[in-house]
Amino acid sequence: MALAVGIRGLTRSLLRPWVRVPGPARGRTEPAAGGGDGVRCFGSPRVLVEPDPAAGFAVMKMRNPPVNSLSLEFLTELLISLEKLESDKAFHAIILTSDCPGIFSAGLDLMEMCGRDPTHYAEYWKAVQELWLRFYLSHLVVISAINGVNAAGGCLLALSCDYRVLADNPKYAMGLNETLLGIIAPFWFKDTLVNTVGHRTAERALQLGLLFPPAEALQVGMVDKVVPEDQVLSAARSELAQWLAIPGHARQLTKSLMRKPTADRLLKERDADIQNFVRFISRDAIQKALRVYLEKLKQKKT
Ligand SMILES: CCCCC/C=C\C/C=C\CC/C=C/CC(=O)SCCNC(=O)CCNC(=O)[C@H](O)C(C)(C)COP(=O)(O)OP(=O)(O)OC[C@H]1O[C@@H](n2cnc3c(N)ncnc32)[C@H](O)[C@@H]1OP(=O)(O)O
Repeated sequence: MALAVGIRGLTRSLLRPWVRVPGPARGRTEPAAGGGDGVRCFGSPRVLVEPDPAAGFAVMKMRNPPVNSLSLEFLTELLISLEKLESDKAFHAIILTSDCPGIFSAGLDLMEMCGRDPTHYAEYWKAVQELWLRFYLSHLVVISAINGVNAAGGCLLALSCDYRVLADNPKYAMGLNETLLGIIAPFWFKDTLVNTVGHRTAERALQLGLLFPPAEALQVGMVDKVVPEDQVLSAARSELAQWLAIPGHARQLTKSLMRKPTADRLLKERDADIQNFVRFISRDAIQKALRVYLEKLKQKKT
């Protein structure tokens, strides 16, 4: 099985990053995220980046409709956007949000984990690992402005941020609901949740596959602030000021000190984790459970 799938190689073959964005932003100068100083938006088909270099941050908008499910291509584009911002000294922070109304992310793309071959599962899981590692350890301040429902892998992405603002809408539940699908949140999903909400809350939430509505998400510490829906971005921007006021090297080293042990657990056994995932997801019973879940999602409409 080809475990050594290179995400960088993949990105080169799949994408032409930093094309001017298609759709509404094409060909016109968008107001920059914070300052409106005429800086152009950039991005890739599924990730829109609104930079505000004068203010030192960019808003990264996920737009993989209908539900921002984290397909291999989407993961790759998110990674490229992050790398691009990290390598530009003008940027110290990112606000991660969604461009899909009512949905932050439906989590990992079930189509990537259903009916494919082991090589694909390995490639996909390596990309999922990479996205988590890069966001979790980013030297940038990353704040998520959660403006929609946020399940499983999407929740993991938000939990990897430094601060979470959630829109106050009872429909916008978030959590690691893997057990509801008959699958298991891997140890690094679990560790990320434990680091955020503590062991007891995480244990209950993981076993029951709980999706927390905003008031509960705030109460257990899964998010840091709940605000009216139309204020999610402005609240994230206001919060940013506090983080950017701290000397960068001190904040970054402290972040690394806090997070490295958790990341190292995965880094030390990355290939074994991929093999575990491939073995687990390839099981007939798991494939059947995923098909049933997908079918239920479709039937919901009829
Ligand atoms: C002992 C050894 C252990 C080893 C362990 C090793 C590894 C661990 C193994 C596995 C871990 C794998 C981890 C997975 C984490 C995940 O992220 S799984 C994904 C979980 N996500 C969800 O449960 C959310 C599912 N979606 C929804 O609930 C709803 O779609 C929504 C987000 C609430 C939105 O609802 P809405 O009504 O607006 O939209 P629809 O439901 O109609 O959806 C539109 C369209 O999109 C499709 N879709 C939805 N979610 C996904 C998805 N996650 N992936 C792919 N496709 C999705 C849906 O089917 C619809 O499709 P259409 O009918 O064709 O239009």
